[in-house]
Amino acid sequence: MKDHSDDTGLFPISRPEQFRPSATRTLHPQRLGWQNFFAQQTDVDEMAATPPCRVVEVQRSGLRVLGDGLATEIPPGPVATVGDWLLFDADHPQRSRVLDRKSLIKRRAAGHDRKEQLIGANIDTAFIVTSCNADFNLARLERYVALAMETQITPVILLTKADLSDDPAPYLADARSISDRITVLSLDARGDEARGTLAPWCKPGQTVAFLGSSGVGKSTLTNALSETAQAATQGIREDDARGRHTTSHRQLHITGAGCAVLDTPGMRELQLTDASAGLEETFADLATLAASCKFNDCAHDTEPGCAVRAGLETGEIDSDRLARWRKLLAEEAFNSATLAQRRAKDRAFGKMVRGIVKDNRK
Ligand SMILES: Nc1nc2c(ncn2[C@@H]2O[C@H](COP(=O)(O)OP(=O)(O)OP(=O)(O)O)[C@@H](O)[C@H]2O)c(=O)[nH]1
Ligand SMILES: [Zn+2]
Repeated sequence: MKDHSDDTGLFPISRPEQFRPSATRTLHPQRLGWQNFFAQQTDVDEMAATPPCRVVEVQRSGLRVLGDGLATEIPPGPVATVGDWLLFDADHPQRSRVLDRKSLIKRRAAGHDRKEQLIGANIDTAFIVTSCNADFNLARLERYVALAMETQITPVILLTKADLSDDPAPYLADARSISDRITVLSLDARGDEARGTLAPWCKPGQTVAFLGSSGVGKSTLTNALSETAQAATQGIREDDARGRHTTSHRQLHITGAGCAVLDTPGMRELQLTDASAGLEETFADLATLAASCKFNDCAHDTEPGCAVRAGLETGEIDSDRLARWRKLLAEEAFNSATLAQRRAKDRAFGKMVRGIVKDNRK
């Protein structure tokens, strides 16, 4: 078998045979993104008995994990997603302990069952990728920013395909209007500069994720970080700016530089749940203004003493931005409420099942 564990490229994780436990390969936890936050949840003895490993892929057959001299698959059991850290229990892999998460990206899944979908865990920086063409959508960017801010992930907006645009400046200005707390950059994802541009966030031990629609250049950037072309990229139809789907599942790549990179498939629908703090931070200017309305349940409609309406009149705030904020607030409130209902239902069902099991044992 060819040895892929060289230092020059992505740590390859696409072939099943590479997931057999291997004693020859050493991959220090630091290179996989191990940080103090995780170390503080365990101790030397526990780590010796159950070494830390990181979920790099979630399959129906189980969790693919990598650790120091460890590359294996854990059968379904632990509730974990890509990026999670586990303490690997060799005797009972399914009982491997999932460590507390530093951050978690989730969304309400498409479809009517309203289940939440875990996208990735323990991410330090989220590169929110869009291109300087028809894919650019302020409302979608704001969603991603709120999602990141909710869980204390540093959002960085990347505008790709600057080389194809006559003038990327208006796109930059628009994206920068979202929040003065976040960095916005434009670049050619295929160029040599991409690596250097992203370097400040891709230091050893860090975990970064690429989020955005299909075809915007996420895999191209993943490759740029890893020097070698591993993630498959495909041409897109430039006429409608839509990408042909190339990334089909989430995967954590370990780059030669010691940074972990999560490449996600384009997400068509991104519904916010449990993200009220993230929304408040993303729209901090509006939230602050709304806090000085006369009534604290002000709907900014016809109430007297409404600071938001006053701001609109003076031109201090932008009416489109206000409309997007209100739409997201309503959506977030609705989704969080239905999710809470669902959780309560699940809990009640679990209780009922446990009751029956107990009765049967009598
Ligand atoms: N000219 C130009 N082409 C780019 C740029 N970024 C990406 N592309 C091209 O756009 C196409 C799609 O890029 P990918 O990296 O596969 O896009 P993706 O976001 O990973 O797409 P999915 O995997 O479908 O989610 C490829 O042909 C890239 O070469 C850029 O900055 N400039
Ligand atoms: Zn008001």
